[in-house]
Amino acid sequence: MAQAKIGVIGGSGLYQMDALQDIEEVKLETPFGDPSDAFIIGTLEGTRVAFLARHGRNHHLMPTELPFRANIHAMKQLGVEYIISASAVGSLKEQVKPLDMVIPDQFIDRTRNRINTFFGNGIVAHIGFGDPVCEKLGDILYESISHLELDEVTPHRGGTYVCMEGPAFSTKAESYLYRSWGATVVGMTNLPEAKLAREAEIAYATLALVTDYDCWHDDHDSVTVDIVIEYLKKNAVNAQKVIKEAVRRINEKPPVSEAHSALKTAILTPLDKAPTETKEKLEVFLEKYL
Ligand SMILES: CSC[C@H]1O[C@H](OP(=O)(O)O)[C@H](O)[C@@H]1O
Ligand SMILES: Nc1ncnc2[nH]cnc12
Repeated sequence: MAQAKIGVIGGSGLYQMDALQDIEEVKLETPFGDPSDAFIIGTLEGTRVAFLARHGRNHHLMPTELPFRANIHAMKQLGVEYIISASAVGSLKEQVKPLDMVIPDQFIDRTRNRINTFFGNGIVAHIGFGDPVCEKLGDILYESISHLELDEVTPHRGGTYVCMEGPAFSTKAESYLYRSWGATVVGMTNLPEAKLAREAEIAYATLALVTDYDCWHDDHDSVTVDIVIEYLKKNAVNAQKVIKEAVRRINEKPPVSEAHSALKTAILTPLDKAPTETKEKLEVFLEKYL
């Protein structure tokens, strides 16, 4: 079975990673259905990296339709310990401009239609999620962006990512509300992914790539897919440079993340009393606790 230490989830605009070498395409099955697409596993900076196009390589899945559980389960099967999530976002702050990159450290959940736990069916677990992003991985991403000094790109460390349901973009009232909460960016995908990654004991951090000012800004047109696409191409090129540098840094000194032991204090159900079927379904996460 193919293995990779680092996973990359590419969002809108990032459907492949050009720098991967010795690639193999791996289709994985999971107890939670099929992942968004086949994984492309290749070598980057001397380490195996598993790339997954979040919406599929032809962008055929809406945020609500994304098989988040299958994607994260498959990452775990591959032995992934770190996930870098590259995602397009709208800015909720004047000083965060299109082409900038944000490494959020908080999320607000405005989704309604997502399943964001692997647990249930006889096994109850409550993971800690006060700090939903791996701080060390976030630092590596921020340092990588800063080190590269990319044209027209200002890095922002910290900030709150509002995860909305979509697929329609926000109303102005919603956009003003998120701004009044002090949130930094808005997107539609990262919160369920971050929760499931934490349950899977995988360190997770978001590389948020700004494409627009949503619909709150008087001097900028309200977001449309055309506006987003205008920035996606440049963002995708920049994101690949950042990911390459971050992979080099992770490989040089793999950070020990609190996420790697998140289940240690989270499972309430005595596993010797739990249904065998559920234990089997969750084996890839639970094996070290059985
Ligand atoms: C194409 S604009 C809206 C779309 O883009 C973002 O996707 P991702 O997070 O996968 O980069 C946003 O969350 C929406 O899904
Ligand atoms: N303004 C926005 N709202 C939600 N998701 C986005 N992705 C990119 N821009 C966005």
